Amino acid sequence: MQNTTQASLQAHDLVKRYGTVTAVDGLSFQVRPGIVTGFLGPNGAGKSTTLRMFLGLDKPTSGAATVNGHRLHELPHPMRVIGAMLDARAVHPRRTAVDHLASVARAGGVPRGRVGEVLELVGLAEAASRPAGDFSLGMKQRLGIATALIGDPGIVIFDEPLNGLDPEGIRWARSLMRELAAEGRLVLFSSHLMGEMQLTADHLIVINHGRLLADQPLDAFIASHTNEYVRVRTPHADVLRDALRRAGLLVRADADRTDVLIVSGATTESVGRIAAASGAEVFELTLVRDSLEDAFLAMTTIEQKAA
Ligand SMILES: Nc1ncnc2c1ncn2[C@@H]1O[C@H](COP(=O)(O)OP(=O)(O)OP(=O)(O)O)[C@@H](O)[C@H]1O
Repeated sequence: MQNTTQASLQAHDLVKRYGTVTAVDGLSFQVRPGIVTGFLGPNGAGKSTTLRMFLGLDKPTSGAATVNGHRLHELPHPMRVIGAMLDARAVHPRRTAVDHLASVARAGGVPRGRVGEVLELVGLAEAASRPAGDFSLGMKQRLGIATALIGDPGIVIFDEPLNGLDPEGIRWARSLMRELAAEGRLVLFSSHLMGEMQLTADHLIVINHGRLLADQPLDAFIASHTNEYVRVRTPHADVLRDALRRAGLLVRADADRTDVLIVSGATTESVGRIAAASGAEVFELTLVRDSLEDAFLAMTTIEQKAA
């Protein structure tokens, strides 16, 4: 493997316009090696465009996307530095997996022996002589990942790598990304699904409308973007609401039910004690945490309204 200690991807005030459409709008961030970084944003947020600029497939309108401090075309052996899977379907349908990988290896100056290794690594050794056109989408994803890894690069980029994979394939792709990061490589993968990110990424870069919304460790993102509250069902909502408010707690009625109160900044124990002291009967008492998917949707919707 290439030296990964210096591996970095950096976006410097990156802008990409297609005619009147601004796909990427002043993005700056740095991706580090040794961890899995998730690139998250709703459809059309500008993820693929950003990844294409790192790979030299699209030219920035302004700013720069650098790989180890250089633009890709300045690197002498790019395939040994960075590997990517952007569109798994982009394989000639009549070409076999082994022929496809051999031609990529040849073009990148990579020894032919590496073909067998990557086929083994992605679990396609048995299907190596079949034309890629006969592959399921999941198998095409595996072939795309093999192609990305052929040069044994220190940096790997996967655009929506879990699309089309069955549950076993998703588990496999997740553990592969984690292994690649554990080996010290830089791993950046995009998705529009928060749930996928939550299970795989250590760090998140979140964008919408081509702009940066968050660049932080997953744990910090979860802590700062999900709400926790106590939901309490009671036939004495008025009595309990007054008692909770007297205790300094923030209480609101549930949007749909008059017998349900939503209490922020409290524990179930404190709400239970206040209810007992006030004489209000409690039929249900639950600690609820918004899902990260909800938080992400709320975040991108707020951003959309502000835009
Ligand atoms: N070649 C192009 N010509 C014109 N507009 C483009 C081109 N490529 C992307 N766009 C536009 O730029 C915006 C960002 O697209 P991009 O594909 O980068 O988003 P994305 O976050 O990858 O979305 P998805 O998850 O749907 O792939 C979209 O409005 C898209 O229509």
